[in-house]
Parts: sequence; structure tokens; C-alpha cells
Amino acid sequence: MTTMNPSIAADELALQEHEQEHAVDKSNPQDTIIEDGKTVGAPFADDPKYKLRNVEVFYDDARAIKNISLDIGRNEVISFIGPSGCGKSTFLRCLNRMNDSIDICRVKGELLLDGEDIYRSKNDVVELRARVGMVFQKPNPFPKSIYDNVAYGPRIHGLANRKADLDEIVESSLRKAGLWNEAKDRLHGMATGMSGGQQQRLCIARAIAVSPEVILMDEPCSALDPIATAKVEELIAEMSESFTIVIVTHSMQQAARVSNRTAFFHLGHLVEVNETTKVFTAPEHQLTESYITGRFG
Ligand SMILES: Nc1ncnc2c1ncn2[C@@H]1O[C@H](COP(=O)(O)OP(=O)(O)OP(=O)(O)O)[C@@H](O)[C@H]1O
Repeated sequence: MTTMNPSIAADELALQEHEQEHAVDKSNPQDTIIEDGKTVGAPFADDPKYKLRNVEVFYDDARAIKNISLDIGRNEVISFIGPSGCGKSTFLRCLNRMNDSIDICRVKGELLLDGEDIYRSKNDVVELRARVGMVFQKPNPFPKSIYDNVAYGPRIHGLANRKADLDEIVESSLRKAGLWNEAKDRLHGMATGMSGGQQQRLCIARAIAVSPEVILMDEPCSALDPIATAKVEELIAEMSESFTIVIVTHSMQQAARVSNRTAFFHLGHLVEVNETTKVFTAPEHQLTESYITGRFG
């Protein structure tokens, strides 16, 4: 029978204790396996503006969106958050068929806007985009006057027959975008001569001018300074009375400030959707917690 040298046994024990004391959690939160189509929290709404079921998006053979089902409520502000490349913009662009312009992109599943499948409806894409406006990351005014930027949509959609009607749409849209006082004396000046923050509010006015039902915002403040960001955030709160708003943001603080619900995406999955306060104070999914506490991102 062999017996262990007591001093070696003591050393081993001490080593084990040391390892336990200094144990680091080597598990990588990103290795967590997410089951396809299993979103935790509250992804559904009673009277949804959008009812999205089993949505998948492919770029060639790569599946960028993996079996996502979600409702977007009427007049709610919902934020999409998650690490870079998780599919937030891809999913957002499905909501007004912006992905149509990407040849290799295919969208599967059911995407209902007020009960009508936007990918199968007889209405054309121009009509859809009038109902579902979009504001992009970088302000992108047309190289035209402030007035003509806002009047552009109403003109092409035939929303105003008389000059006085068009003037009224331009003024009310600029007012709703919080830009009237800054713009009223330079309506016929070039939009590109405005500051970045003003240009972004002009793009919001342009989106509002055709009376959309939904406004999609893809990181609308990422090119803006904190003051301009605060103005756009105030605007989002005001606009939510009239529109349904979906916003992609890299800023968790922004999501917390502006949205009713927050949806957390990871690697093409929709991991969790919940009331925003719940997502940031008591997330249900371990991955959401890891993300909002900065363990990855
Ligand atoms: N036009 C495209 N062609 C091919 N693959 C694309 C295209 N656009 C996005 N992808 C891929 O789809 C996946 C999701 O990208 P997407 O831009 O939607 O993510 P994201 O969460 O919005 O990222 P970010 O926060 O960096 O903007 C990524 O793997 C990306 O490389």
C-alpha cells in the first residue's frame, strides 16, 4: 500500500484552496447557446402595429436573422440593442423593405403591418415607405433648400394641391421636429448649410411630412453631439404620441431614456424583449445581463 507523503498532500490541498479562492469565471457569455426562436420576456403585444413571425434573413447563405417573432405595439417606442453585427439594422430594414435593394438579401417569414403582409401585399414599396419612414445614422438631407427637403415627399405623394397647403405641411413638420424657430427665416437656404443636429432634425421633419404611421431610426444620434442628441431624444418622446417608433441604438442609456420596451439581439437571435426598466434592472436572460453589465459588447 502506498501512502502519500503528508507534506505533498498538504501542498496539494493548499494549492486547491488557492485555486478555489482565486477562481475566475472562464466561461464566455458569448458561448451561451441560444435556442432558435426562443425569446424570453414579453415579445408580444395585444394590439400590435407590426406582427412579425418566424422572420429569417439571409445574405446569400448566411443566416443573419434567426427565426425571430416579435410584436411592435401601436405608438410604442421600442429600442433594438446588442453587439455590433447582431442583426439590429438588418431586422429594422425588414420593416419597410429597405433590404430589397440588396441583391443577395432574402427575407422569410410573416411580416404583418396592420394585419397585411408587407412582403406579399399588392401595395408597392413606395407606398409602404410613405407609411413607414426612416431616419438614418448620418443626416442625409437632399442638396436642396430646407423647404424643398420637407416638401419633397408631400409633392411626390400628391398630398398638397395648393401652395398654401404645402406651406402648412412644411411648417407643421418643422414645428414637430423642433426646427421651426431655427429654420423659418432661412427656408429657402440650402439644407446642407445647417449644423449636423439641425440636419438630422430636418431629416425627421422630412420623414414626418408624409404623415407616416411608423418611424424607423437607425442610430439617429450617433453622428450628433450631446446637445443635439438630447434634442432628438426629446423629439422621440413627443413623436411617440403620434407614431410608432423603432430605434436601433448602441447607447444603452439612450434606450433606457427613450423606449417603452427594449429588444436585445445577439448573433441574429432575439434573446430578450421586455419593458425597458426590466431589461436594465432585472433582465431575465443571463446573456442580456452580461451585455448590459458590460461583460461583452
Ligand atoms: N449588405 C450585406 N451583405 C452581406 N452581409 C451583410 C450585409 N449587411 C449586413 N450583413 C451581415 O449581417 C449581419 C448583421 O449585420 P447588421 O448590420 O444587421 O448588424 P447590426 O447589429 O446592425 O450591427 P452594427 O451595430 O455594427 O450596425 C452581420 O454579420 C453582417 O456582416
